[in-house]
Amino acid sequence: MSKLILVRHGQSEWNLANRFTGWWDVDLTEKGETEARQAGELMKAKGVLPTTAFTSVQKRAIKTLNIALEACDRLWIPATRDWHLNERHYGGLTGLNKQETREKHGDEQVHIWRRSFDVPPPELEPDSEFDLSDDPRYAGIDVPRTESLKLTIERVLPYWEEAILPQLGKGETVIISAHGNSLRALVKHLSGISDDEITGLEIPTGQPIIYEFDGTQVSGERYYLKDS
Ligand SMILES: O=C(O)[C@@H](CO)OP(=O)(O)O
Repeated sequence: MSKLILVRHGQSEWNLANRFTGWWDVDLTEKGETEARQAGELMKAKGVLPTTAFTSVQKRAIKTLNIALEACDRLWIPATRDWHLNERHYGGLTGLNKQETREKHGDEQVHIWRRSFDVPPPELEPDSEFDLSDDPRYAGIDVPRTESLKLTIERVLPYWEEAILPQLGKGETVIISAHGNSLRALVKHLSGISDDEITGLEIPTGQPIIYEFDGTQVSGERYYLKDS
């Protein structure tokens, strides 16, 4: 039996400011750092100690991972950072305030952009201040101009199969520190959630979720580490 630990990064500056974030690289707030530390302390208290780690190339997830690993004395384990685990790209909504966008476009439209399975937000304009195509961390990568959850799944799952699942097959305890929607993509796959039902799934910040594995097969349903 091996374990997979999923952690959504702690509160970010734009979670607090209620702005659409996506690939924009915002930092953790103090509360976010505390949530990350508490996640690590919980792993230590429960004796669920990661042996290998994966995260995105966004600082809110990287810092959450590092703070949590430090809190459980596992800062030394191998860690891989990969853009495939990034948050879903919010396209032309990036940087906008979520409440103001609701007032402009209506609750229903904003809910569709945020939670529908396959309707992507409008594309990011090429001259946008939030364009990351020239960011060195994405050199050689076709940076998306927007992504639905469906498109996010299409880049998260191949990475999961190629890079992460084999580690579980070897018996490693794997931690993934990532984002609300890249983790929804994984949970949808691992728990067999339908395209309709996934619209209702929210992943809380800083709250470790556990899946147990028998080889490369999920064994049982996910649970929150705090409830075990
Ligand atoms: O802004 C974002 O990138 C995400 C995660 O914080 O928001 P949402 O809840 O709309 O998916």
